[in-house]
Amino acid sequence: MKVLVINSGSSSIKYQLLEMNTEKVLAKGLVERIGIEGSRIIHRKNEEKYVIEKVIKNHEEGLKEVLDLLTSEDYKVISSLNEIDAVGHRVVHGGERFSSSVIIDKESLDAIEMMSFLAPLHNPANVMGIKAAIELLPNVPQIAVFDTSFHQTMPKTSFLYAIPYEYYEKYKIRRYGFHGTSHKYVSRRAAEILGKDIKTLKIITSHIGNGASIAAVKNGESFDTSMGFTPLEGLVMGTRSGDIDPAIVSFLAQEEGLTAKEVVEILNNKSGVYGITKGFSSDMRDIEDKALEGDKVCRLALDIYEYRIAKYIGAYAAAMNGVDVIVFTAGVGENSPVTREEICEKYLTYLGVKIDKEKNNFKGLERIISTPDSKVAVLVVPTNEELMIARETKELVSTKN
Ligand SMILES: Nc1ncnc2c1ncn2[C@@H]1O[C@H](COP(=O)(O)OP(=O)(O)O)[C@@H](O)[C@H]1O
Ligand SMILES: CC(=O)OP(=O)(O)O
Ligand SMILES: [Mg+2]
Repeated sequence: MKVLVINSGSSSIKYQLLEMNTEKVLAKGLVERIGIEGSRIIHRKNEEKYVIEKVIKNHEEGLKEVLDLLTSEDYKVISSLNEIDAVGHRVVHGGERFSSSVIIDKESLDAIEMMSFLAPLHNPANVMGIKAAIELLPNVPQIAVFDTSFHQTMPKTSFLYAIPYEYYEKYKIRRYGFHGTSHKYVSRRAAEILGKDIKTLKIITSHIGNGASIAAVKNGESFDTSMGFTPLEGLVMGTRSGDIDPAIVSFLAQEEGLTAKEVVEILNNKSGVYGITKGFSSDMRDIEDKALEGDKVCRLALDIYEYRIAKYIGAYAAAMNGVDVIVFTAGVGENSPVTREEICEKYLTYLGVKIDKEKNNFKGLERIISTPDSKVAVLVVPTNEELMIARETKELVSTKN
């Protein structure tokens, strides 16, 4: 059974084509820096790696390139898209309606589209991907796997906001949490790597990419997470502010003559490290390079970015009354030794965290980076949302048949 997985992030599209009887990856890749300078596709087939530099303005253009690549003469892995048996889609917001993955039909697609205003950087791209896949592969089951599902185990103490209760009842305003597929995958892998039963562990997973969130995973279940009603809350991100005083929204609306919606758009699209650096870049590679060259504004952006992560790690150690394992993952977590080292060395030594700088000096592999005498095990685990989505897809399609 061949499954194609499409994972649209805010700045990227990741894809994998897998043979699910063996879980062999036939091809995989990444369309990155969508909508900003330097966009490109990195396509891998067997051991071969192709880098295709190309202007990719939006997710729709990116997805079209991916589908062409899979069957094109130069890079091909399959002769026709008809060889694909099912498509698994990452969908960011599932609200309270979707607590687990579904086979997509007209009604569920409408519901996902309706939730676009709650995840404006994601659900529209997810819906576009689903529609494009249905058009190209009309007779193939399409499955939606939600970022929010893993966080459905959070207790009310974690997911309720301290606003009038009726708004929860009336509008389902609550913390949903995102990146759930990733937090689930890396917490399980970390337990496996350490040879421990996840049910006995208190794990803090730090998914830091363009979008970024932290989760407290207690006994294998999500206990709390930094993103909330929408993927705007919590950490400082590429273009998102993360936590701010909500009174800033009405203040800015009044002073700048904007609607509340327009202010929230600024908090989603023009803030984060992009905003702090006056629009220099939303990409942490650019920020880190300049910061290390001595640029003061980029150094400040990196400091604020790391400080917020450290504050959440401290908060979740308190929330779980302890922490056994800290995991770094996603674009920055997997590839930036500097960010990992600065967070651990500047802020976490009080927890007994000790990292081995030599072991930390690498990119993109599974590795324990703490010293043997560190009180908390610190790991880097490259996330694999695509594999999790492919497994869910296989399971749903098999139960249906
Ligand atoms: N070597 C690196 N050093 C620092 N940041 C990196 C590195 N490689 C990738 N990143 C960052 O990872 C982010 C993209 O992460 P990713 O998880 O793919 O994002 P998303 O899924 O949210 O689109 C970008 O900000 C990029 O700068
Ligand atoms: C939810 C979210 O922010 O996802 P991503 O990091 O892929 O943009
Ligand atoms: Mg992502």
